[in-house]
Amino acid sequence: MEYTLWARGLRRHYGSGPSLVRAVDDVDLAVAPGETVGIVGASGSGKSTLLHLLGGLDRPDGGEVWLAGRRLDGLSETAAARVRRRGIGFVFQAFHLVDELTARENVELPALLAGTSRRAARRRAEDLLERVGLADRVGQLPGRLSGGQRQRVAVARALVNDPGLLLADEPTGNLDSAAATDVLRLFGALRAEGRTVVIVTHDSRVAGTADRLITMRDGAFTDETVLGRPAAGSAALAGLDL
Ligand SMILES: Nc1ncnc2c1ncn2[C@@H]1O[C@H](COP(=O)(O)OP(=O)(O)OP(=O)(O)O)[C@@H](O)[C@H]1O
Repeated sequence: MEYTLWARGLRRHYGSGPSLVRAVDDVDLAVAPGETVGIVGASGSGKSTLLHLLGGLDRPDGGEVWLAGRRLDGLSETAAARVRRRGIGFVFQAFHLVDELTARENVELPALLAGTSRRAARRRAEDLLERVGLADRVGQLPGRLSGGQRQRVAVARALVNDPGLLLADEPTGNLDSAAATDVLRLFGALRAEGRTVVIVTHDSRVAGTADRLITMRDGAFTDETVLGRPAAGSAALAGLDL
């Protein structure tokens, strides 16, 4: 089987001598198409650092990352940005929406940057905003949306280029319980439709949506639990054009 995401011997250390921090220390990971993998662990255990390495946002000191059969670490910044734009959707705790752009414009932006026509980007953004339950908010600026609505816009934006892989870092971390439930449902739906997702979380409800749960401590994997079976293989991978 070709894995959507495959990493071996990943290492990222900070500092040196007595102040050395092994943020990620010799991690191996293989994520199958259609799988939702949850990563949990105490604060400082290396979850975000790992996610950044997997998404090509940071370079490892050692090891390899492969996305859909293509090596990601070691690419030039421009090439990595291109792979990220097309192949990976990111969802962060802090949303990272552009305040001056409407919900629809925020979702359109990565599609336009990837060369999609204006009309197609607009149609896709509107479809996705409808899917996340925000059809009536497309023209709203983020400042006028609730936290849960903003995160749903961010999820729609992450999906706009139909990426083969979705990486989420504490997607409910900034949300109250009701808003977190909405976002949780959304991740449940993504799992059911065979999306491939790696999700870092402190929220046990979010962790419960994963097919496989990995616990990190001091930069390493200490435990792995299989919770479910991935939905049928991801169609998105087949169409992934890197
Ligand atoms: N840029 C950096 N410079 C130095 N140390 C760093 C840097 N980024 C992370 N670290 C350290 O690496 C370790 C792992 O950090 P990381 O943010 O990956 O943990 P985490 O599990 O995501 O934590 P949290 O759940 O609190 O977000 C921590 O000890 C942190 O202090």
